[in-house]
Amino acid sequence: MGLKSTITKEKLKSKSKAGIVLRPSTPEIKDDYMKIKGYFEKQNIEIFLEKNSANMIDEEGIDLDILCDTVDFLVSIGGDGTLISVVRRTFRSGKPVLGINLGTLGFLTDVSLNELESFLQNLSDDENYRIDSRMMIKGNANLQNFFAFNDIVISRNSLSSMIKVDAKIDGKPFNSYYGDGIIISSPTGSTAYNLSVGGPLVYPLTDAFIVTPVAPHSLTQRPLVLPADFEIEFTITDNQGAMVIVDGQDIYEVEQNQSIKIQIASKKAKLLHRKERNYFEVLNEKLQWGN
Ligand SMILES: NC(=O)c1ccc[n+]([C@@H]2O[C@H](COP(=O)([O-])OP(=O)(O)OC[C@H]3O[C@@H](n4cnc5c(N)ncnc54)[C@H](O)[C@@H]3O)[C@@H](O)[C@H]2O)c1
Ligand SMILES: Nc1ncnc2c1ncn2[C@@H]1O[C@H](COP(=O)(O)OP(=O)(O)OP(=O)(O)O)[C@@H](O)[C@H]1O
Repeated sequence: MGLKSTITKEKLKSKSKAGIVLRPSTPEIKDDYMKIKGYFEKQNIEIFLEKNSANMIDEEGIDLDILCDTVDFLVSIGGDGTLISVVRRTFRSGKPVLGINLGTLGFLTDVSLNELESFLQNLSDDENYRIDSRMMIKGNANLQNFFAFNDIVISRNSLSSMIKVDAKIDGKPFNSYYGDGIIISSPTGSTAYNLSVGGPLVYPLTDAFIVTPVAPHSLTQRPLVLPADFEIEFTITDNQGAMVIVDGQDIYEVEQNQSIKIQIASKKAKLLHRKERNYFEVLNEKLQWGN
């Protein structure tokens, strides 16, 4: 499954280098970080801390771009939000990201603090890890590009009114949406906001867009799954404008008659997983799938 990577297994086996990013605004994470650092060093993995994370806990750090050039893989320490943010900021480097879960749900993060020591001990064995490639979404509005791992949400600006959006695929109109908004999700994001509003789950190694209306005022609007080689364009037709929310983390404003163009990003995000990680087991454990 998606074992292509810029790192080779040989490189991971020899003295490898890991770049660590911590959940922001939580200096109390330092105790866990020191424990994690010890686990890495015990396995002869050299670690480097990202600058903002380092400042937060009074340690030395390096800029994220330089970190990406220096290390063999990145490590996100926090919850899903931290992992999403690390992936968005680093996927273009091609370096895989390992998520260590210190958050509440930890759907995307792979390894808990309890599991980390044995995971790292086994990292030298080819059979014990996997690198999955996952689709990223590229968006453009007002000549600005942005990238999402989970989703791009086009949302109403004002609580009191609905939003009107015309949608085209490769230049041809296919729908007009009228409601609270539209979620354009990647397969990875299908278990996030898309799930909450009744959209389909799509296996995360699939390439596809999931276009799901939020509270549509219609009896006929349904979530759509579209091929990832389509270019989709959404034009805001009402005079209130709209907000474009990227992975719940960045917000852009768009005005009436402005468009948001969506396409698949040319590069994929790479996640470092435990070999035995099974999507449906994670779905069951974290979201009670099948219970
Ligand atoms: N009503 C909703 O469900 C709702 C509303 C707004 C945003 N969101 C989602 O929150 C995401 C951002 O996550 P965050 O952790 O930074 O914000 P957050 O802290 O607000 O968390 C949202 C929740 O979604 C979980 N989550 C995030 N991505 C997931 C994924 N791919 N699969 C399963 N669960 C996932 C998180 O663990 C957390 O429990 C956005 O991309 C959006 O999809 C959901
Ligand atoms: N680099 C970042 N910049 C801005 N916000 C961030 C960054 N990293 C994480 N966040 C946000 O900080 C919040 C908390 O982070 P995170 O999601 O990692 O922890 P959590 O909420 O404890 O875990 P979980 O999402 O698994 O429940 C999230 O809303 C996330 O979007």
